[in-house]
Amino acid sequence: MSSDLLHQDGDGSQADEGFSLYAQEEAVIRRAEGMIEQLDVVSNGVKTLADAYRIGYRETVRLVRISDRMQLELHEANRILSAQAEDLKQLNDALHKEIERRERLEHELRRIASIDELTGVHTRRYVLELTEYEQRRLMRHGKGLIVLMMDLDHFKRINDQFGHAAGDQLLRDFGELLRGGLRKGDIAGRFGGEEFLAVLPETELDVAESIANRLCEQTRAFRSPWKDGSLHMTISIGLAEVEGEEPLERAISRADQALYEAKSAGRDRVVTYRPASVR
Ligand SMILES: Nc1nc2c(ncn2[C@@H]2O[C@H](COP(=O)(O)OP(=O)(O)OP(=O)(O)O)[C@@H](O)[C@H]2O)c(=O)[nH]1
Repeated sequence: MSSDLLHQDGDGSQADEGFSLYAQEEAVIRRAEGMIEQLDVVSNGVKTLADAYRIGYRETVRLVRISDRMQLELHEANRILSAQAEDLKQLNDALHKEIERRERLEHELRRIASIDELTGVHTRRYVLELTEYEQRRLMRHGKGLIVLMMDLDHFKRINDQFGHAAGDQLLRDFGELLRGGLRKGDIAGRFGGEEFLAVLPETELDVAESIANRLCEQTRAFRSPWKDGSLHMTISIGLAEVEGEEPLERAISRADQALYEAKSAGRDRVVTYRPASVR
């Protein structure tokens, strides 16, 4: 107890002193109790904070675990996606190769379908296809189209006398003569057997006649080495002009008619179909 508490004025009694001390002690106790209450409040607050912190911490740990798991899953998903991307790339490469292979095959098939293997000139179907295209193009410009039907003379005799291989050789030779004898832009093909067809776009009839005559002469003059000697051949040619939009078959049929006339007249010649008469 402090000396201030013991100091009293001269008229104070013992009872007053006792009361005062008691009151002082009461006050101190009350203050102490008040402080304890406040400490309790603070302690409760700290406890609440600690509880909240614990809950928050647990939540954080839970979230961190979830995040770790998600990262692992993402990593795994990424790995799977990378593997799939690699598979797709390989598939894509394989597809590209397959497309290229098919394009090459298609090109080769088109070439086989368009070129006659033995003679090197176009096939009948391809000549007709090309001619129909030319016909449509030239109609727009009002220009002419000439058809030549050609047939090697007495070809059966060549086969019979020298054998099929000799016949084949002459067919090959004629294919070459035909290709060499026509201009760029002309269409030449094998119509079948020993029969050939040529189509000359943007050509006048008399120009076509002189081209046909020159081909006839070249064929007559040609010699194909065979064993110890040589083979020779002649060709008959029928000519006709395609009339406007008419189906090509009609012009072919007129050229065929002229060819028949050439054969009948002794072969090794050119006959032109002219409207109203064949001469
Ligand atoms: N070597 C060979 N012969 C063929 C081929 N295609 C058709 N021939 C032959 O060509 C001959 C054609 O004979 P024909 O139609 O009687 O005509 P041709 O003997 O030429 O008589 P003309 O046309 O009247 O001058 C037949 O003997 C066929 O076998 C072929 O690819 N190779």
